[in-house]
Amino acid sequence: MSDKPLLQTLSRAIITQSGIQLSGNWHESNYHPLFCCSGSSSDSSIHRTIPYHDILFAEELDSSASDGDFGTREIELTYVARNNKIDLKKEIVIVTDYEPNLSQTILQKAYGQTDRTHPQRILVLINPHGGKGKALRLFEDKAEPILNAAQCEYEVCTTLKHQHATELIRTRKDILDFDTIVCASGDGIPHEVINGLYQRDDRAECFEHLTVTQIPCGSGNAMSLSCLDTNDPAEAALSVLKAPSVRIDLMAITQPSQSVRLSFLSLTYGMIADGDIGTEWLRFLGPFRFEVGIVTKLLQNAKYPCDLSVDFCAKDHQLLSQHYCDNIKSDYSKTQHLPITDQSFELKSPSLENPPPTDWERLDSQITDNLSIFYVGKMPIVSADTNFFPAAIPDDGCMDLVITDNRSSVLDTANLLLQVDKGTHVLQKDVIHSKVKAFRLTPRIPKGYISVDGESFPFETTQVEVLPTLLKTVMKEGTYAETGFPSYS
Ligand SMILES: Nc1ncnc2c1ncn2[C@@H]1O[C@H](COP(=O)(O)OP(=O)(O)OP(=O)(O)O)[C@@H](O)[C@H]1O
Repeated sequence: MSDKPLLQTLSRAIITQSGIQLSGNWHESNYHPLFCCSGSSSDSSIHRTIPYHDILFAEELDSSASDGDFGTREIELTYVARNNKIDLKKEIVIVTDYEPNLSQTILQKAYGQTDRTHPQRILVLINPHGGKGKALRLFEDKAEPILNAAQCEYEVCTTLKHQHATELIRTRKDILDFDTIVCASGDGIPHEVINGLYQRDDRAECFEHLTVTQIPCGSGNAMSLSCLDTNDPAEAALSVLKAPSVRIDLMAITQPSQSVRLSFLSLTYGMIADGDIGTEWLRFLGPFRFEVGIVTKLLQNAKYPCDLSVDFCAKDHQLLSQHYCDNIKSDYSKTQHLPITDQSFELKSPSLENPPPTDWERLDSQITDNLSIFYVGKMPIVSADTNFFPAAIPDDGCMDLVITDNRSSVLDTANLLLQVDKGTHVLQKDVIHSKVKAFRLTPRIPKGYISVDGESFPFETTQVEVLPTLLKTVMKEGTYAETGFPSYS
């Protein structure tokens, strides 16, 4: 996408409820020699409307009222047009209107859906190695022209190493001067940003004020797929500017060897972690690495014994469906939440030196001795075509848990994995699909992998609980991307 839009035409416009309605080209050849187009006749019978949600900027031109008609102005509109892809357009329109601040009124309507100020002050973090080295180019070609067209104030920082984003966000003194932190990356950078905010002394203020979102430029873009319903950096950039803010739960992870870390997406142990982190050495296979890893483990009928205590909220499928129906909303941006304070970060679970509470259920050893998949998540789409947590809800105070054990046949497990694109795997017999508030997992094998938001964590006892509505992010329609749940149940 070019940073320099476009063909300029001159049309007569009317401000309507839904957008700027244009009627043909108006005396285009003789009105303004700069923007002359072919033909000179006006055709006021041709109407088209530029919806407010497509308008990025509106500016009154100095030459307004040059025709001597009091109340007639020229407004330069910058907007996006969608064919098969997003294009930037600029157009000068002539409006007869007596409102003194017409361009401001148009901008208010254009950005009315979001509670963030316009123009937003954005900190963009780019992982140049993200998306197999394509992240920077994806951002520059597809997202940056949209931020520029909207006349946003943004600063770009490039991450130089693993954990650099955490360090940048933890130490940046002027962080509260920004409205939004945009991660032009995969899911690794949002994970690091959230943890950088968490490690700050002023974390309550930061989580209260700052919005954290993603422009999908990595290999795994779950945040954008789940919240912005796209894997396209241009579409995501538009949502960063236009879509409403929503507060979502995070997960707090306690382990013996490190201080508490936060997660926005998922934690996995067993076959999926093995297929992901355990196949780093197969990187040369590109996107097939994960599939190869999983199929290998499947054929080995691998099992991953552990001890597991769970604070269930809705244990079986029927209770979970009821929980889903009771909590699902069409637009979470309208939900009122308590402000974030220091108490918002207090953990309720016991420390790891103490046993899990007696009201947590210790899972049957038939399951835990033979466990194959253990996967908890807070967002529905964990990667393109992987609708792993179709019942995830942004702010229900619960994680979605999926467990299988290797007493199921290889065919049943293969069948389950083949259904993750549709999300119907959670209905398979022998799959435990629950809503849980907290759990403690202790691996009973000497070596293995625990993966959190796609990052490798120490392989040791891991206790997780939900920190409700801690993170402000952006959601295209005020809710997660459609998953189909529970219509197929
Ligand atoms: N300059 C850098 N050099 C090496 N690693 C980096 C750099 N910047 C960030 N990282 C690390 O790269 C990892 C992956 O980042 P990210 O999720 O953005 O990309 P991805 O393409 O989706 O991931 P992956 O490479 O795991 O498929 C993160 O752990 C992050 O800390």
